[in-house]
Amino acid sequence: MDSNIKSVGVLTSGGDAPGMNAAIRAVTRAGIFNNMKVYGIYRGYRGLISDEIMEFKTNSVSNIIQQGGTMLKTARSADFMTEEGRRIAYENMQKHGIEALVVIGGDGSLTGAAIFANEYNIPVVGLPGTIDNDLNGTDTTIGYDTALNTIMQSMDKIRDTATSHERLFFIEVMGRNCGYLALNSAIASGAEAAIIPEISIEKDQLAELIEQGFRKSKNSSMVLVTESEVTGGAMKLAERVKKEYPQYDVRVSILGHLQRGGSPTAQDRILASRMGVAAIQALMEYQRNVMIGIRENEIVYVPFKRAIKKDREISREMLEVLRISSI
Ligand SMILES: Nc1ncnc2c1ncn2[C@@H]1O[C@H](COP(=O)(O)OP(=O)(O)OP(=O)(O)O)[C@@H](O)[C@H]1O
Ligand SMILES: O=P(O)(O)OC[C@H]1O[C@](O)(CO)[C@@H](O)[C@@H]1O
Ligand SMILES: [Mg+2]
Repeated sequence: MDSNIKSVGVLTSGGDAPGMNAAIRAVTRAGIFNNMKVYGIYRGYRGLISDEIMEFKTNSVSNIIQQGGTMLKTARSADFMTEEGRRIAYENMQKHGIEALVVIGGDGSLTGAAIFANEYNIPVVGLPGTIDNDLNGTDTTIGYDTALNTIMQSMDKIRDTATSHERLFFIEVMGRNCGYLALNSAIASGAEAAIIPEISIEKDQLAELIEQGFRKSKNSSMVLVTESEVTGGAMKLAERVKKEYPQYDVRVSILGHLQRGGSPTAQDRILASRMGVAAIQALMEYQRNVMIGIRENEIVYVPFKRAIKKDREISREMLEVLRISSI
């Protein structure tokens, strides 16, 4: 199948995620391989508006696959949320002769992509680039596996001191309103529990955990908490424990931005490379307004509308694995 697209722009937007560089590299090289001109757009939508655009050759993306962060830089752009901002962005695309876009980012970035694509009838393909794993229609997102491994390594270290002092630790992780990072890193690190937004809205997880007796047969407890107003975050939970259950020696650790850094895992590099090549393939197949996803190890196309729907369900099976394996 041949495409009539002769030039494509690539940008990263929202929070950076390990593997974004591998994705930029794959998009660039797949575009060039298929006789397209490829343009790197710096600083996400902000750079599209301020015209920070440069033509890429194959060596523009050399030696980046192993690096965390994004060589294109990233930003959160309030201007792109306005019609005026998007008009300027479109004019800049026209100025450079950019016919299509590959947007690498999270749910917000893909929401912006969908609006922009509809407004100006531009072919846009999205790649799920976020540590949060909060997009629908894909088993995983670029950066999620690396973040999970980083959290797991941090947990292993915290466990040493938690055990020595026989303490109860709340460890807060990122994810916004999505509990996947907390749940899976709890399983991977042998934590006692995960307090996540999807379950916190159903019941008081802290009270339930205390009632079950955190430390019946253990000399320390580690509880993962998703940063979120719904869970209250680790600090608030610790305050509650101090007041309501003073028998516990409680400590808090907020992992913060260290979760977003670091060299991507093999899994993230491979995922990002596959998705990057698939993005160009999708454009050549006349796909429009889709995110590239992965389901059962197969590349799939997910309409933006579905990908960004805020109803991703948490895996009940994984919740059960954590519950059973932490008794
Ligand atoms: N409704 C919208 N209309 C236009 N642009 C949007 C919209 N929502 C988000 N964007 C654009 O996408 C950018 C990134 O969104 P956001 O900050 O939600 O991060 P994200 O892509 O979800 O990534 P992450 O959650 O991993 O940090 C915003 O700063 C804005 O420029
Ligand atoms: O780095 P910033 O802009 O403070 O954003 C932090 C947010 O970005 C993410 O790391 C990715 O969406 C979230 O988990 C977190 O809430
Ligand atoms: Mg997001």
